[in-house]
Amino acid sequence: MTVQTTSAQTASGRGGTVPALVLEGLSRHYGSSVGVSGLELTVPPGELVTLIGPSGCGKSTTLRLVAGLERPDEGSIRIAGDVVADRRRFQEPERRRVGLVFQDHALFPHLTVAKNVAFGLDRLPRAGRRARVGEVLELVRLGHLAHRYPHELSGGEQQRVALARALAPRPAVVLLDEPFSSLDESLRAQVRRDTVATLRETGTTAVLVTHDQTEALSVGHRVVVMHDGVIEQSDTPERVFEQPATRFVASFMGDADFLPARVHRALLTCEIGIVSTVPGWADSDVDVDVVLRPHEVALEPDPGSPARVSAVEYHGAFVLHHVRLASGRTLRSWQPHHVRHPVGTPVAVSVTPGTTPTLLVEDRAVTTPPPRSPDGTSNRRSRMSDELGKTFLR
Ligand SMILES: Nc1ncnc2c1ncn2[C@@H]1O[C@H](COP(=O)(O)OP(=O)(O)OP(=O)(O)O)[C@@H](O)[C@H]1O
Repeated sequence: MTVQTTSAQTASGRGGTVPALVLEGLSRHYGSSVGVSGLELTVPPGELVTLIGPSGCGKSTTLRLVAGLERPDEGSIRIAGDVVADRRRFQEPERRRVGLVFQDHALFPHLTVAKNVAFGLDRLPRAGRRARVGEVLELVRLGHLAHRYPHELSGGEQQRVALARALAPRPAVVLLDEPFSSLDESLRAQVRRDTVATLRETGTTAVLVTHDQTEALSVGHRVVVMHDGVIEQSDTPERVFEQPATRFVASFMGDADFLPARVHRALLTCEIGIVSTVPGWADSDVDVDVVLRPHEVALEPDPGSPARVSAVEYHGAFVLHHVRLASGRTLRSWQPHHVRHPVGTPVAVSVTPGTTPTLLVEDRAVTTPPPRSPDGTSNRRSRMSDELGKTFLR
């Protein structure tokens, strides 16, 4: 295969590792509504970042700002070391070293595959352009379809042309806005695998927007979770799922249930009993919420238990059991395919061994005990007084 000059090499070739993309204090408002607010993000060369969050959280605004389709109100954007937007400067989209791949592929219908891919290469001499088009079409395994028109291609092939077109000018960053969402389920996984393989093979720095939690976790070197225009957490997929920074991230990235709990002398207890030990919390007496994911919750039929199976959902390989606890709160538990506890079965509920659950104080995850109260006797926060405090402070 032809050796590519990758964006990673280009960006880092100027001595050390110049980040491919840096956002600093980036904000964009639309009248009184927040598009994005105070974004801070540094993407090293070659990294594939997935951007996820609920509808309206600012994902597309972020991409549009980086692409130059919007101007920031505040903050700056650097691409491969060059400031492309700040308070004084604004570089037009066509001058930014950014490639774009949209959900609908946005190919020119009247141009062949080769001409679509050549579109952004007008600064190259004709021979160089032809060679580069051939190179990127080979990369996405579409060399044999160079003379077809977009309507003569499948959805997956169109998506590969869009990727080839974005990669052709050797951008410093490729932005992909829900690139697989218009493909049907069966095609999506294959096109996603091919796209990610191409991005990795070429060392391309990419920011991929997705609505799909599994996609965000499985594709990205890093996952950026957004909410209401701000970044809630930017971390490895494992940490985003296993050590969510906030209540929102815990509930948005996968299924999660929350139970009021207490850490007393390093022992975490809640309605279902002892959950785990919490090393380093030996002197603590703190009310927290514990985050429990369905794969961490074990069930055992137990006629003496007040907890009852309240619903059973068959998912094929696994069966999701909903359990109503004595308090009326609900926990969910994944069970293997062959396990079905009928609705109404009394069950003992426990946490699977080895689980280190996330603890929340208010809406933030805590890993160290909160400070002790001023009299030095306890760091216990009474839920009742907190609730009253909130009521009176409103
Ligand atoms: N041109 C605009 N005029 C006014 N408000 C806008 C405009 N563009 C975006 N917004 C607002 O900015 C916020 C962020 O929008 P954005 O499109 O970035 O969200 P998103 O996370 O991409 O959503 P989705 O997943 O639905 O595409 C939303 O509240 C949206 O209503």
